[in-house]
Amino acid sequence: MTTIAGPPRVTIIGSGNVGSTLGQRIAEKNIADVVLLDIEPGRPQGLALDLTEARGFESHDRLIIGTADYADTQDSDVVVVTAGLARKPGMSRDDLLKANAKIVTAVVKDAIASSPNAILLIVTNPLDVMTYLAWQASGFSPERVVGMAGVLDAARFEAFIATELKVSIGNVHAMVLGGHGDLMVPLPRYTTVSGIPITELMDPDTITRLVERTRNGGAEIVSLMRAGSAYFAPASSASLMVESILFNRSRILPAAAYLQGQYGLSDIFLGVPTCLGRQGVSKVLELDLTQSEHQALEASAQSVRQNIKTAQSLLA
Ligand SMILES: NC(=O)C1=CN([C@@H]2O[C@H](COP(=O)(O)OP(=O)(O)OC[C@H]3O[C@@H](n4cnc5c(N)ncnc54)[C@H](O)[C@@H]3O)[C@@H](O)[C@H]2O)C=CC1
Ligand SMILES: O=C([O-])CC(=O)C(=O)O
Repeated sequence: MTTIAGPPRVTIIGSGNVGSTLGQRIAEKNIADVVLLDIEPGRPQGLALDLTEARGFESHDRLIIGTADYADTQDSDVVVVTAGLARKPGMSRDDLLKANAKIVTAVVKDAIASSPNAILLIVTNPLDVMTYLAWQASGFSPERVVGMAGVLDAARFEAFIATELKVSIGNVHAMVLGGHGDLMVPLPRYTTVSGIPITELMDPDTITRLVERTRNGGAEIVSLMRAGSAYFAPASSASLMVESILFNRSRILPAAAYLQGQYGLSDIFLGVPTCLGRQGVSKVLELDLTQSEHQALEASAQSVRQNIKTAQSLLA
């Protein structure tokens, strides 16, 4: 007897701002059925019902479930972790380390018990450290665990460049490496407008200004919103990654991946260009870096490594 595989299913742990918007994106783009899971009583159920009632307008038939019970997440193809605290004005992402380390470790264990074959996509901050902890908690091979940040940071850089040059965002392709923090490494030499490096289109001061704004992109929104952090662009970024995984698109996307010697770094999750498909991270691409670009990446890695150590001792 042949069995027919069911529709692809994505579980999103944490139905706050990012999780609920991501659920909406995935269902309304007809990418997969969605399970929203949260510990806040009634919230995921209410959101799922609300999204289900919008199906007629949005022209899709995706199943959307809201739950607090991991049994309802059974056999998900992708599990996205957005559970945890978001920062407030004046905080850095690293200030979330203690609270979120415990949450991420616990939810990953519960999630993979129901979905042992899933690809894990981590969103919770501080991103690179949480991705490392999620990988450790899962026991998965490293290519099945990936963190979302580089796509978002590159999208911000692209938006600022498109606005500055008054060109279509569709023509702009940016590359940002490193940890998702103040030491991230936007790469102007690898950032192009229709194939032309931005170093040929803008003066150095303008590029520096846009690089700094990109590094500060999350904090800029936190200080404007006063409560909570960005979620529309983060949800779009995670949705693109989910799509590349589920449809085996093999898109080249900057993401937090496990390094085993690439860029001279090992045993760390850090933002690098990845090839993302049905098996997760099928490849890490190594760019030729100048000495100063390499030093910047090293400094970012150093800070992530230090925070991994801190998180591990907090959890021990
Ligand atoms: N990687 C990135 O580029 C980005 C990361 N983030 C991070 O994503 C996380 C979520 O952000 P928001 O959705 O804005 O926060 P939020 O506060 O709106 O939502 C978080 C949700 O997690 C839930 N939660 C907490 N503990 C849980 C548990 N044990 N099990 C299930 N659910 C649990 C809460 O009830 C809440 O609904 C934050 O850590 C934030 O910093 C946000 C934007 C971009
Ligand atoms: O800034 C934050 O805390 C949320 C985040 O990571 C971002 O928007 O880049």
